[in-house]
Formats: sequence, structure tokens, C-alpha cells
Amino acid sequence: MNINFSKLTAAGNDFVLIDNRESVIAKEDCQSLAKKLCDRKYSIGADGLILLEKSACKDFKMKYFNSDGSCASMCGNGGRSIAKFAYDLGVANLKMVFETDAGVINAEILTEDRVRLDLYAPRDLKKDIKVEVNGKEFDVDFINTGVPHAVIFVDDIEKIDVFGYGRAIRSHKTFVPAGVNVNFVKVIKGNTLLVRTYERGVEDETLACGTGIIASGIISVLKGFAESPVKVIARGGDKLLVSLKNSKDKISNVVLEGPALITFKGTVKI
Ligand SMILES: N[C@H](CCC[C@H](N)C(=O)O)C(=O)O
Repeated sequence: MNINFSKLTAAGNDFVLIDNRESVIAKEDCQSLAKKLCDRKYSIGADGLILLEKSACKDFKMKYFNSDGSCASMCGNGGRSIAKFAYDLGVANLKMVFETDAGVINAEILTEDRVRLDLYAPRDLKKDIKVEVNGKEFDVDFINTGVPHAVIFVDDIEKIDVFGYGRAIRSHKTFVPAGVNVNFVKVIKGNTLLVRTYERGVEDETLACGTGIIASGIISVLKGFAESPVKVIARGGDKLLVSLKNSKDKISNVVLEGPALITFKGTVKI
């Protein structure tokens, strides 16, 4: 049987995507397969594995696995990548609706390499949590944008030890047992953020984290540091846009727009 797969990068967050509508990959094999395929030395290499699965009610379903094999309920850059993958396969039109474990997402292919996601409302906002790690106290805002995120505003985004502090905060007792993705944010002129993210499940800084960029945009607006739509420059240099639709006291839903490129595609016979 031939399996369609692709390698995509979305603002530098890269993924292996597999068309698993015929369920050729068994549930119990997904985590070990993710670790194997995401290994940058002995395999294709990626931040995560994304499976396109059949859905009874939407165009398709997305299942996401980090490069360490852990399963996550959502991936913002992965969502933009699977939209492109699904359109390329002919599974969906330019506008599509798909299921994730965090909720239903509307996606639109805007141009050859730009995709927009319209997501569910974020949840579990907790402001001004004090977290001390490695002798330094951080003022953290927490929000769940499909996966858990800590947002920390810093003055010097170039100098901050994203790996050291990110790893320590990711596993801090405040966030156990699930852990948290850690975003360091610098507000610059022009209603723009610079964001660097230590990603749970990759256990390193990635060049972009879509749900982290959304979390950073939301918290910046709530704190009055920026106005929607917020421009975000990811670590890899790509530009994304976070737009919030506020309704009374909560953010009704969020739109993330940014690049998503197919860098390789093929089929493998099994
Ligand atoms: N590492 C995340 C999942 C992927 C998030 C990120 N790649 C994105 O684009 O949202 C977690 O385990 O919570």
C-alpha cells in the first residue's frame, strides 16, 4: 500500500505529515514512530509528527505528536501545515474545517504559502504567577491556547537563556504534571512582538511555536502592551499575525495567520 507523506515547515517549526485516513499506522505505534521520524540525525528530522485522520463530521482530524513521542492536543503551526497538506492531497478545499483534540478549527489557504487558522477561545488564563528558577524570579502569565503556555515579558530577548530558564520553568512545580511551553516576549515598536519559545515535548527552543505566538499575542493585548491584530516576528524571522475577537470579558476566538511551505512530498510503499 502507498502512503502519502510530506515534510512541511511553518515559520521554521517543521513537521512530518502522513495521510493516515486508512489507519495504516496503529495508535500504539504513533509515539515510537514520531520519535524515529523526528530524529534529525538518523531520520527525516522534525519538531513533530502530524497524522491526517478520517473525521465523521469535519473534513479531517489532526493528531499531533511531539518529537519526543509525547502526544499534544494541538499545534498551531502544525494546524497551518496540515491545512496545506490536506489541500495538496485533495482532501479539502481552500476553506476547510478540521477536528483537533483541543477543538474544531477553520482554516483557509490564503496564498501559495500563507495559511490562516480560526481557532476556539483560549482558556484557563492565570495572571502574574511568580516563578523562581535558577535563582531568578519571573512574572508569568499562563493561558491554554490548545496546549499550556507560560508567557514572560523580557527586556533583552537576545540575551535571555531560553534553553536554561525555559527547561526549568517547563517542569516547575507550578505547572506539574502537564508541564508548560515557555514563551519569552519582547514588545517592540509598531505593535510588534519578538517571541522565543522553549517547546514542551521538543525540549528545546524551536524557530516558532504557533500556539505560543497566539498566547503571547493574547497576553500582550490583555496587558495593554499591544492592540489586535498583533504582528509577531518568530525566532526564525518569519512574520505572523494574531487577531483577537473580544466579546465582553473573554476572547471569543483567535486567528493566526502565517507561512506554511511544503518542502518535500512523496509516497512510501508498505
Ligand atoms: N510542543 C507543544 C505542541 C506543539 C505546539 C507548537 N509546535 C505549535 O505550533 O503550537 C506541546 O506539547 O504543548
